[in-house]
Amino acid sequence: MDMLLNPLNRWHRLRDDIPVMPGAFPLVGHLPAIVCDLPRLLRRAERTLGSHFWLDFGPAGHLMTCLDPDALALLRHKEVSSALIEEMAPDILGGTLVTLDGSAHRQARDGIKAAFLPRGLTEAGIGELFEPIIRAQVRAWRDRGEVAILPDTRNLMLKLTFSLMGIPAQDLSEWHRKYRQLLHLMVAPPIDLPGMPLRRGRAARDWIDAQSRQFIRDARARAARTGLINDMVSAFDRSDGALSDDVLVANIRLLLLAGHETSASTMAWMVIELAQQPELWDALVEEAQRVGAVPTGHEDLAQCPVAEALFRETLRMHPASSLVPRRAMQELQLGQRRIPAGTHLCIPLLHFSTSALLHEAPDQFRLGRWLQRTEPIRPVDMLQFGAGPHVCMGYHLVWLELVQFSIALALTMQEAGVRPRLMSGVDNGRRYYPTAHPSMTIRIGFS
Ligand code: HEM
Repeated sequence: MDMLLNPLNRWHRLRDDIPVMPGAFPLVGHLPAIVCDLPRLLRRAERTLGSHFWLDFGPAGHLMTCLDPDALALLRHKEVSSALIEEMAPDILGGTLVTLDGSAHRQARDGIKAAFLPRGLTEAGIGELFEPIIRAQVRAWRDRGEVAILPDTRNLMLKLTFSLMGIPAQDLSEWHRKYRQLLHLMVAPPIDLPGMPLRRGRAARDWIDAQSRQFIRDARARAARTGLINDMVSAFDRSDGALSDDVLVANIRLLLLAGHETSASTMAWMVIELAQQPELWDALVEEAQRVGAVPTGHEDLAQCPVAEALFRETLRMHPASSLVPRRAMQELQLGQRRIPAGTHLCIPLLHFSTSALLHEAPDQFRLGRWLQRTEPIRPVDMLQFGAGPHVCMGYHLVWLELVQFSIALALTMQEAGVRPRLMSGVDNGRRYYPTAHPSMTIRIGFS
């Protein structure tokens, strides 16, 4: 099938001397192709227009997309702002640190980042907290014999995220409901009427924010609550005090959102790759049997190089955050072009993650590129998590939980004498934006 581009829009136009990709539809622009077929869209644009071109993101307007590796430097550039993210998703990301710049960003991030570093995670006992939840989920898969992998990994990630936050078990179903309504804000049409997704999504956001305020009060009153919120509140209160609780509340909402779909998508792709490549599964099982138990601390992760390589190579091939938006605050040089101040920019992480300029044989899934390396991981090796001041705060957490998951899966299925098998095709139904993920309908059997 050809790409979802408008056949009636064939004109070659320029904006600021940079070509606009033809094929945009009225209102939604190139969004259908961005969502369903981003790699092919980028390849076609590069072939026909070169390394710099405009893509039309419908309601969010035109973003100048750059495939020159210089674009990665934008993530660290002082004259490039993240405020555009708030304009693209005001209801859901407004006030969160991913939208802030400079000292406001630094202050908010410094207030909470310690809890997400290996030491903070170890002190809060996060590995021990996750292990039984992951074990129970993979045992349930073994008993069911077949699962729709993405809905199931989303479910597992939600359980892990809620336990991280210390949400009491009796409140989980209400949180699930509100969380689903909150997610609808990502795609809600701008119609603020009773019963419409926008109205319900905003109400869910206000409910979640009110619960977070209560958590913060409980944490300060030293009520018996576990999870990262306690640690975040005390670190926040120790920081220089200029920040209001609104910052903390908005960022608790960000943490609920940022880690869920991205990690669930990566987890689902890991299982799909294991099901497609028997030798990969065998290598993982061998490692799991050698370590004999699910690791719980960061210091144990070095014992699991195969699981770590699986996590890194899966993310390289299937980066969950495909595009990062920014705004140029001043005129910039980008590759061979001058970019005017005020330009909206798109940094296509997906393109660089699978680019021959950065990786040998980029289309091949090779654990060896991680297992045989002798030098430490460089920023470009983890560009799927962004870079610079906004680099993902959940990196150490997701590394821990995905290695735990791989080892738990291998141990559980091996004990039962079964392995993952792909029960349906993987090519149809993939999505690339706002979060990239495999098709919702892919089924994995364990037999
Ligand atoms: C595979 C999983 C994940 C991927 C691929 C991923 C990717 C990213 C990327 C690309 C950014 C940078 C956005 C930008 O520069 O505009 C980011 C930021 C962020 N991520 Fe993640 N993420 C993942 C998991 C998580 C988890 C588990 C959490 C926490 C629970 C988390 C929390 C955050 C936060 C708080 C930020 C904003 C940091 C800042 O603006 O300073 N992420 N993530």
